[in-house]
Amino acid sequence: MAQYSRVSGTVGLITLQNPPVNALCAAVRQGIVEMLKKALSDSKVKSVVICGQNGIFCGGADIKEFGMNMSGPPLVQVIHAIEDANKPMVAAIEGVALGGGLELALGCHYRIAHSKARLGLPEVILGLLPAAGGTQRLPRLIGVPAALDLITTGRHVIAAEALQLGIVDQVTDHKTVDAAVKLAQSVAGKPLDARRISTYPCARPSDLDALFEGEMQKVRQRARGAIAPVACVQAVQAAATLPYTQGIEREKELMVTLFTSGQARALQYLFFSQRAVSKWSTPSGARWDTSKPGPIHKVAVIGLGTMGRGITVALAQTGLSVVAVETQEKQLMGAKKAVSNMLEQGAKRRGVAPTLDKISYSPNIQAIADADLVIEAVFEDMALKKQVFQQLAAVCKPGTFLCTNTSSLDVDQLASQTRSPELVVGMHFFAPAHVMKLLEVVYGPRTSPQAVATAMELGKKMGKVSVAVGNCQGFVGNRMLKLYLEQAFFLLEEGATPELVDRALEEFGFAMGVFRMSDLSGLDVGWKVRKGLMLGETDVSSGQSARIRQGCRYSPLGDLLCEQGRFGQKTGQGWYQYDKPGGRVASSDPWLHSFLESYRAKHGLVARHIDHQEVLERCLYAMINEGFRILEEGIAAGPEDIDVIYVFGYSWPRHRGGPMFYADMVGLAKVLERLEHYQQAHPDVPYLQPCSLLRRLVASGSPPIQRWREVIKKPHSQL
Ligand SMILES: CCCCCCC[C@H](O)CC(=O)SCCNC(=O)CCNC(=O)[C@H](O)C(C)(C)COP(=O)([O-])OP(=O)([O-])OC[C@H]1O[C@@H](n2cnc3c(N)ncnc32)[C@H](O)[C@@H]1OP(=O)([O-])[O-]
Repeated sequence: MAQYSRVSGTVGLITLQNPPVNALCAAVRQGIVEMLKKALSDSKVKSVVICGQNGIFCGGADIKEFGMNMSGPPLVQVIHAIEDANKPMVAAIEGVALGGGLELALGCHYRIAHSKARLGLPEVILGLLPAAGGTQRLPRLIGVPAALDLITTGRHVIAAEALQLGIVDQVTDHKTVDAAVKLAQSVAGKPLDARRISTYPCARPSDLDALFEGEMQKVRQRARGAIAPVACVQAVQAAATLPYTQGIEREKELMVTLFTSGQARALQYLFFSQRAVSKWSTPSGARWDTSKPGPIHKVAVIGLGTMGRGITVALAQTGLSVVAVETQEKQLMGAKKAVSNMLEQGAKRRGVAPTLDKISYSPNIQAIADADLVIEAVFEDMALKKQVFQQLAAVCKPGTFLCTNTSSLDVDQLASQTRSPELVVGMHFFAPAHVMKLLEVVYGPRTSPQAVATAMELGKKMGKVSVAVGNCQGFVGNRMLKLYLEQAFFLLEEGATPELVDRALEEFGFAMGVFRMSDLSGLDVGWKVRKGLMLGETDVSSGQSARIRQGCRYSPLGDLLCEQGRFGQKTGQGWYQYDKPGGRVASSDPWLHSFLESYRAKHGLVARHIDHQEVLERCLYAMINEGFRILEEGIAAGPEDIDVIYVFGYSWPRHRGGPMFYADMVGLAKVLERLEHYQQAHPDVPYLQPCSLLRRLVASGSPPIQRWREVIKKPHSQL
């Protein structure tokens, strides 16, 4: 797990060996201790280089070990042994030095990095803090403000920035280990006292208290209930105010609190879930490791509205050739300008050249004849999309993959418009498509494994977190969202206000409550969908109430607002009012409150007190219950898929892991009991009826989320 050799006569070389990222598991830590002893006792060795196998220095502590009984030497002690060494220790950083990996390097007396290496302390993203001395050494090395930035955001820096900040001493474009050996030779025999970072005083800016107060405020606001960023600030504060040994104690104390919190578990679950979803499988047996993606050199985008423009930008940024087709001349001109602007801005931010020349524009669909893959992004209307698919079938060369960017329409119906339904797959992007990380890849019963693999691979190239899901109304994300929204509407009918509902959800950790979010995305979007589903109109002839549609409870509140032209932020009025159309600051709207009162009076509804707990239970458990149905139907392969979709596409608070993880944390029996309670109270809302999978899980003793798949696969009769 760590290898020792002597190179160039006088340099000891310790190589970390734990593929794929040389994580610091117990065996690696033990290996370092033993190899260090060897190097220090070898009289021929005058200095030592530590490097990682296969061009990767170290990805940090082994996250898989968290939650288990820790064995082997603690990392903090391993790093102290390195720092205390009486021969110069040099870290040769290639690939990455992250978390414990960077902390290990900070324990060395010198650091040299390859120009392409990335360094960082991303523990905060896992609900932790850099607890192997990172919070104490980094501020001593680069100052409090820069250390706070890196530790509280977890962002990676490339070698050039690391050099500028003073994290590394040298950057090389050549073979890192060779350069490190040279450096080690050049510093052999030199005094080391001034190279031990733990002995440095921490530079204290004069306005230290104000600095930490400001930082704490900023971090709390950004964290939305996550505790790790706050603990990170507290740990750095300890570095700035306490001697090193006391600072280390404080770091440990804070880490223990984080370690045992549900938040760290949630964030680590998410880390592995994000990686697990790329290893997709479908109920028909198609799998990521047996399905080869088709070669894609040229991609066409049809329709350059908001979504088409974002998709075009995201594609051009991958370096692929893109043909962007928009039949309306005026829209095409506007799109060209908008896409170029977005590409230029993005390139400026990333410090690269814009890839404008990757795109050719055309008003003519014939221009896509030689594309390898087409993404249709026309208006969300089945008749129109069918027409486009018929055209695609006629124009495209044989074998072209045909993708539709739809948020809820039936992918199979579109596939049936072509001669090769096996090449049709849904690619549900989220707006703005060049920014949002999530991509739902939707396969139908006839979609070939190769088409799924190709869309997943393209998503990866575009920097998306892609999740393969089955075809159904709304797929995974919007199917669950519909119930969340509906419950929020019902709560208004029963006496809540948009402010109360939003506050409960924002305190839970959502960046925006459901009503503020719906104002931002536009109330008319859902209105059009509901009309398409024939839910937006009452069947007066049947004598039914406006609050019953298709035999179930329905709230027409959203429709009524739209009928008044209140589409949300864009019109300056929605569930809230705004200073102007397009304004961003929401304020409470007295009109809306009196509208709700007269609505309740008209329908004989008596407002009652509703508390935050009911808001959370009604909105979240309804959605979670649907998640169980989705699992039972095989639309999502596992709970991880649903959780990744919600975190990356719907701003579910990361530190709560996702809706299904949250259900596991709350306890499945409790979720079941509350659903039964609400179902009894609202018998006209059939979807509150607990899903049979949830019942089966509870009957099986509520296994942890990692074992749900075993119960999902088990036929009902075996229980
Ligand atoms: C009181 C207690 C004291 C404790 C002391 C704490 C010390 C310290 O402060 C805590 C830490 O370091 S916390 C850690 C801080 N470090 C981080 O947060 C870094 C986390 N890692 C990353 O950001 C990315 O993986 C890399 C950028 C390293 C590589 O990206 P890429 O090239 O796109 O590759 P990829 O697809 O991402 O990963 C490939 C495979 O490696 C796996 N794996 C990866 N890292 C792992 C780890 N540390 N561990 C285990 N496994 C790890 C990954 O699951 C995947 O496995 P699969 O089975 O094949 O699916």
